[in-house]
Formats: sequence, structure tokens, C-alpha cells
Amino acid sequence: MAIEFQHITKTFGDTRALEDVSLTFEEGKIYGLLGNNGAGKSTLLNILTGRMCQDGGTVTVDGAPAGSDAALSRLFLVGEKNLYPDDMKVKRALDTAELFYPDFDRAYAENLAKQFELPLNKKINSLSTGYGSIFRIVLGLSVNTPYVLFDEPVLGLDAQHRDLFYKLLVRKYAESPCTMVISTHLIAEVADLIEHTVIIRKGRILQDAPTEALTAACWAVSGPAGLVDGWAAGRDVFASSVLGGLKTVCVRGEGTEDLPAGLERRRVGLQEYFISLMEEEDQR
Ligand SMILES: Nc1ncnc2c1ncn2[C@@H]1O[C@H](COP(=O)(O)OP(=O)(O)OP(=O)(O)O)[C@@H](O)[C@H]1O
Repeated sequence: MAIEFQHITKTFGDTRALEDVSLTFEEGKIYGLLGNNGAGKSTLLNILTGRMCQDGGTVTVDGAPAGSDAALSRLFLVGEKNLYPDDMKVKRALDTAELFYPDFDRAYAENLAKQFELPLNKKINSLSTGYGSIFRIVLGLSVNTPYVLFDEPVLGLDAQHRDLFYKLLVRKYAESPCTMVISTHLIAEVADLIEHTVIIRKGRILQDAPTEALTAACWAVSGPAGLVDGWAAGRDVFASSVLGGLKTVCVRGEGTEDLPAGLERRRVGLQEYFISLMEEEDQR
């Protein structure tokens, strides 16, 4: 059981939004879908939910073609945009979700609304940007479909509400495991949540691996520039920066345990890894 993209291509005029994308979202994992602006993340999720058609390739949800009733009933997209009618109230949207999703947990949704102080009697189109996101998050956490996809879920949320969302997401996942895909630019905030990372760049998949494996052998080594340069010569350096007289290089591989005196090392976090990878690709 899985979501499977096979050789997906999508073009808008001269823009190749997706190019030969093959990818699997397996059951029971939290995925991070990471990429810069315009990388193709939303296009991928919109094709999966049948909101857009691909030019080539196939997408299936537990074997059912994307966009079919069988596929749609198994997933929920917490998108960037509100697709509900302008004058619909939050409460009415919960009624609608209850009709369409048999496992929708109304009591849990109302409990979440209370925790976020989301007013049930307000019209959806009158919610602030942050509360619009909260409304969609409440739905996403309550639908209980096997796959829930979050596209920029914390858009406009303050730090306290973002923290609450991450805690609720982890609790939800622990209580009733499903597959969650989080597409976000706030990489540092989700780094500890996501078990598997997919990095997309200019419509192509650049990395698709367990998060731990991506950064496990990556270290940042810092010290006086001359000393760092001497040590780094011949190693797999994928990023470097200089601040004052202090140079830092990010390296892949072993050999950082016994550094010469004057050099220090620290683990590279997922966000630093992502930025360095993008810079490395830019220079190609
Ligand atoms: N409806 C559309 N018409 C024309 N071009 C589009 C359309 N949708 C997406 N694109 C283009 O396809 C590319 C991928 O866009 P997409 O929205 O999938 O990126 P993204 O990774 O979600 O970006 P962001 O992080 O900025 O939301 C971009 O170049 C974008 O301009």
C-alpha cells in the first residue's frame, strides 16, 4: 500500500514544472517534501489529488489512479488555498467534512478548534491568513484518511501556534499512524519530525532518503582559514563559508573524529544540508 508516482512530467508553457519524477510515499511514515520556491512541490501534490493533470506518467494511491473516487477517499490535502465557498462558516465546513470522510472525528476537530481558539461561527473567508491555515490544519488532523498531505501548513501561523501544530501532529501520528507528507520551507522546524526526506529542485528529485541517513555523515569543520584549507584538501567538501578569519567547510564522509588542534566539528543539520546542497547544485 503506497502512493506511487511514476515518470511524471508536467509543463506550463515553457516551464517544465516536473520532469520524470518517480517517487513512493510508503504507509506509516512522516515525509518531508522540501524544495525552493517554484521547485514543483505544489504541482506534485495537486496532480496527486486530481486538481491538475500530468502530461505524462502515472500516479496511484494504493493502486487506484489519482483523481479516481477510490484514490480521493484515501487522502486529504491541506492545501495553501481555501477551496470552500466564500460565505461558508467553519462549523458548516466541519459538517461537510463529516459527510465526505466517514472517519472524520468531529469531536476531535472541535477540540482542536478550541485549542487554537478558532471561532466555529466565523465565515471561512473572513479568517486571517493564520486562522485560514489553522482551519485547514484542523480538518487535516481530523479526517483520518490513510494519507494526509500538508502543503505549507503553517503559512501565517505565529510561533506558539506552529509549536502547537507540530505537537498535535506528532501526538496524532503516535495514536493513529498514517502517512503524512509535509511540504514546507521551515526546514529547521520539521527536521526532527520527518523520518524520510524528499528534496526536489527545478522539477527533479535530488534526494529521496531517510532523514538521518542524509545528514549522518555530514560535518561542519571550522577554524582558521589556512588550517581548514589544509585539512580539507582532497576531501568531499560540499559547502564553505568565511566569517571574519573563521572558515567553515561542510564535508561528507569519515575522518573528522581526530581533527588537528585549532579545528572544531559539529553535525550539519537538515536545513544547513539543504541550503548547502542547493548552493552546490547552483554552481554546477
Ligand atoms: N497554473 C500554473 N500556470 C503556470 N505555471 C505554473 C502553474 N502552476 C505552477 N506553475 C509553475 O510551475 C513551477 C512549479 O511550481 P509549484 O507551485 O509546483 O512550486 P512549489 O515548489 O510549490 O513552489 P512554492 O514553494 O513557491 O510554493 C513554477 O515555475 C511555477 O511558476
